[in-house]
Amino acid sequence: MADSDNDYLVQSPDPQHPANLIPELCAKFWHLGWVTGTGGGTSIRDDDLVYLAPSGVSKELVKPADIFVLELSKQVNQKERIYLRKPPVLKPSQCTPLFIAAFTKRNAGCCIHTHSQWAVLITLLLERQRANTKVFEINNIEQIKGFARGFGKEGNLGYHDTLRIPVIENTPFEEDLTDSLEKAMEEFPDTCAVLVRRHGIYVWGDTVHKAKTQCESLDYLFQLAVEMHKLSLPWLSNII
Ligand SMILES: CSC[C@@H](O)[C@@H](O)C(=O)COP(=O)(O)O
Ligand SMILES: [Zn+2]
Repeated sequence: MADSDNDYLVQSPDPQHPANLIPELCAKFWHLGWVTGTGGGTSIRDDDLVYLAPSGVSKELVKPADIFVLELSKQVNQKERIYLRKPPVLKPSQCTPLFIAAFTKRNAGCCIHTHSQWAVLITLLLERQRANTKVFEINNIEQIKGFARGFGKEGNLGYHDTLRIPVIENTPFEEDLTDSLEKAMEEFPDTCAVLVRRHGIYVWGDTVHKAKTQCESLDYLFQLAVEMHKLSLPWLSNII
């Protein structure tokens, strides 16, 4: 079957259809400075179908017709991915194996990758301040209540809970981040995100809404944490 036979997979009048949502979200994220200069991206899983943006394109200009589709359960080899729908000329996002890790290891419904400068700055501060610390930690900030308690757990974190986001080291090729991302997920089973040193962040959630709001809350906290650092205010406090 020719790939073009499956164009119907990305054609829908429903604005909530993944092929319509990915371009809309990427355009919004571009305005936040999260996916500028082709970096970053978003992928959505609907049951067994995974929708992906193309690689190396202006993410804010992606159209539904540019979207790749694959079946999660049919993937046997990372090197030879089988696509159900593949637009001509374009290549799938280099972030594909990392998005797939969020879908398979955490049953996520959406995964967002940003090159947010706040996320990058946090990894730089951690690198300089505490060379061996591979985790960003913050507590006693209201926005922490915006995060799911953890994988397979009910409810959200509380105000006094400590939010912990692991940091992995960057690699020259995006796909080579996959092993360390998966290891960080095992070490921090409740995390909804992994920071990538000098690069950005991967954030996931059960739904598109949860991935988006957690990504927004993280960006808010990273910006706040950078400002707190400038004022010599600690990210962890003992308020009870
Ligand atoms: C500015 S290039 C950035 C890429 O190498 C990568 O880090 C990235 O986030 C986007 O990869 P892409 O393959 O375009 O989806
Ligand atoms: Zn990237």
